[in-house]
Amino acid sequence: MGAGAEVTLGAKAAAALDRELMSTGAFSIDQLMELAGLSVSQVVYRVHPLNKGRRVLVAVGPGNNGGDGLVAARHLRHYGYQPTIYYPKRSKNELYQRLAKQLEDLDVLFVDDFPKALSSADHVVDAIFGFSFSGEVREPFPAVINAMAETQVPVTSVDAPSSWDIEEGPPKSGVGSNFHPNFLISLTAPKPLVKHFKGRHFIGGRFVTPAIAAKYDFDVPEYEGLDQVVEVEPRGQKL
Ligand SMILES: NC(=O)C1=CN([C@@H]2O[C@H](COP(=O)(O)OP(=O)(O)OC[C@H]3O[C@@H](n4cnc5c(N)ncnc54)[C@H](O)[C@@H]3O)[C@@H](O)[C@H]2O)[C@@H](O)CC1
Ligand SMILES: [K+]
Repeated sequence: MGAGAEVTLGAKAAAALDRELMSTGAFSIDQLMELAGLSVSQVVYRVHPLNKGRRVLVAVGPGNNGGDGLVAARHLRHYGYQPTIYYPKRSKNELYQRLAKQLEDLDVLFVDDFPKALSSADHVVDAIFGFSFSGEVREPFPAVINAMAETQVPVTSVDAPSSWDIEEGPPKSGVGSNFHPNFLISLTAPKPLVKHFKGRHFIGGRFVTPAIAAKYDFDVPEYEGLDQVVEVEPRGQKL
């Protein structure tokens, strides 16, 4: 990778890039979410193969980060995992309703009690908040973030550890200050918070065109074979 490899995308740039992909880039939101969720599922398969336990608990937030989690759960189900979904703030948006229906048709269980579900999970996917998170974590999510911070069950965060400030990383105190997930998949390109992340870091963004990458000043890493993800050092260089 070249010098641009260390450039991260701030929250505003990430949102602008998203809009551009869906306007001049001619992608639909469904497509982007499908690609994001597929790459999340590939990270889980890589860091937590089936023989480490099939019970994957997916914590789903109210926005597109949550949508990525719903898509990932569907792929994981087809790989042979037994996903369980915690989705307390269901969106009325038709896209999310279709994603939930697809899971129900696969007999995937939706649960209300996150701590109870966590006590019998082998792995957790944190798809609560992504780059549009800001401020103090509102109900009902503080207890969920605290549970993910305290558990011994490995956690994979989607795009950002939920509750972390996209630019500044973990909050100095309160909810999320002790949340350090084991794995992170940055979607499209890493966000500035990755400088505070100490676990294994992946990027999922194989669909990005060279022109978009050049405009937003990041490099598209080299993906291998059929992979939708590539493992990188925290600041973005390929391992
Ligand atoms: N090109 C990309 O990078 C793509 C990004 N996608 C995903 O979309 C995410 C961004 O999605 P959105 O813009 O919908 O936003 P998020 O999913 O990051 O979060 C927005 C939701 O969280 C709520 N929220 C924000 N702050 C909160 C707080 N303090 N307490 C409680 N709730 C709070 C908002 O009300 C809103 O419902 C990315 O991080 C990524 O995961 C993909 O779905 C599509 C492609
Ligand atoms: K997240």
